[in-house]
Amino acid sequence: MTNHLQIKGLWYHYGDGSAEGWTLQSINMNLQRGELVGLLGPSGCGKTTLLRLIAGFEQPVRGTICIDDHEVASSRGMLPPERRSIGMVFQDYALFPHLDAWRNTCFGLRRGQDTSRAEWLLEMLGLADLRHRYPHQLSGGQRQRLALARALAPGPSLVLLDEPFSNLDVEVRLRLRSELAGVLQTCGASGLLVTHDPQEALAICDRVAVLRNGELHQCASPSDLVQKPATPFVGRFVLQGNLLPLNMGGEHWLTPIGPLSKPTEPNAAKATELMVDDQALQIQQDPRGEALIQGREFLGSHWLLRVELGNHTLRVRQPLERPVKTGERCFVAFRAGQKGLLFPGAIPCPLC
Ligand SMILES: Nc1ncnc2c1ncn2[C@@H]1O[C@H](COP(=O)(O)OP(=O)(O)OP(=O)(O)O)[C@@H](O)[C@H]1O
Repeated sequence: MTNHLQIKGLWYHYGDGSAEGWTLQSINMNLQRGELVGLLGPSGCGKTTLLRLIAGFEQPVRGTICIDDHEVASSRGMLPPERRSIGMVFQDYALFPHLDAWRNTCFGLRRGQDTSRAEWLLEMLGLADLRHRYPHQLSGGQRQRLALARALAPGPSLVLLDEPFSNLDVEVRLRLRSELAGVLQTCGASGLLVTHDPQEALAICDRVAVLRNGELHQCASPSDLVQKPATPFVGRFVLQGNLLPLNMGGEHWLTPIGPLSKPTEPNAAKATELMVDDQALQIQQDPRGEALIQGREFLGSHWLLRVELGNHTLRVRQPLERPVKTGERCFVAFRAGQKGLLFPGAIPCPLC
C-alpha cells in the first residue's frame, strides 16, 4: 500500500495563538490508500480542526500535508479545498434543504459530468426510490446515507467523516457503521473518521489515531492499541482501564488496592503507574470496607460498578449473580490470574 495522505510535523492554532496556545502540536501521521483510519479523542482535543486542515479550510502554522506525495498545505501556501479531491460528511449531514435527494447527490458534479456513479450510489445505499424526496422527508439514517452519497458522487479519493453517526439511533448507527468500510472500499476511497466513541473506532477502522489536547498519543491497529497502549491516557480513554499509582516497598510495589510482586522485566523498574481493566478487579461487600460503591450499570452479561477508593474511582466488573447496591461498602482486590500493564512501556505484569 502507498501513502495517500501524509501529515508531517503539523502545528496549528486559531487566531494569533496568544489566547489558547496550540490547538494541534507536532502531528505526524499517514493514511494509506484504501485505509479507514479513526481519529479518536475527547471533546475539544482538535479532531475537527485536523479535518479542517486536511480539507483546506485552515492553513498549517508549521508542517506539511501531502496528498499522493503532492504538498497541498504548509505555512508557505495551500491548495484550495475544491482542488484536493476530498469528500466531506458532517454530523449534521449539511444537506441542501431546497434540493431533492438526487440533486443533493449530484451537487458536487461538474456540469455535464457523468451521473452514473451518483445513480449507482443511490442504488447501493438504498435511496434510489427516494430520489425525489427532500431532506426533511427522509429519516435520520436516510439523510446520513444521502450525505455519504453526496460526498462520494464526484469520485473523491479521500473522504473525511466528522462524527457521521452521532445523530442516529443505535440500530441505524450500528448498521451504517458496519456498511461504511465496504462502501468506501467499493468506491476506492480512503477514509478518515472522527469519533469520540472508542468502541466505534475499534470496531470498524483499520487503524486508530488517539488525540489528546492537540497531541497524537498513538496511531495503531485496534489490536495493537488494545494490547499495547502507548500511554496511560490511551489505556484509560480507549480501553477504559483503571490507572493506579505505584510506590516502591521492598520486594513489592504498593498500589491503593494491595501489594504487587515486582516483575523481573528490567524496564519495569521505571514504572510509575499500573493499568488494570474492570475484569481484573473484584469486590467483597463488607460494612467495614474502605471502598464505597458509587454506582452500577447493567450491561447485559454483567454489572459495571463505579467504586470509590480513597481519591480513586475504579471501574469493576461484577457478575450478575452477585448483585450489589449503590451506597454499600466493600473491599477491592485484584482478581487471581489476571494481568495488568505497567507504564511507561505498557509492560504486562501478573497481578497475583
Ligand atoms: N474557530 C475557532 N476559533 C477559536 N478556537 C476554536 C475554533 N474552533 C475550535 N476552537 C477550539 O479548538 C479546540 C479544538 O476544537 P475541535 O473542534 O477541533 O475539537 P474536537 O476534538 O473536534 O471536539 P468535539 O469532539 O467536541 O467536536 C477547542 O478548544 C475549541 O474550543
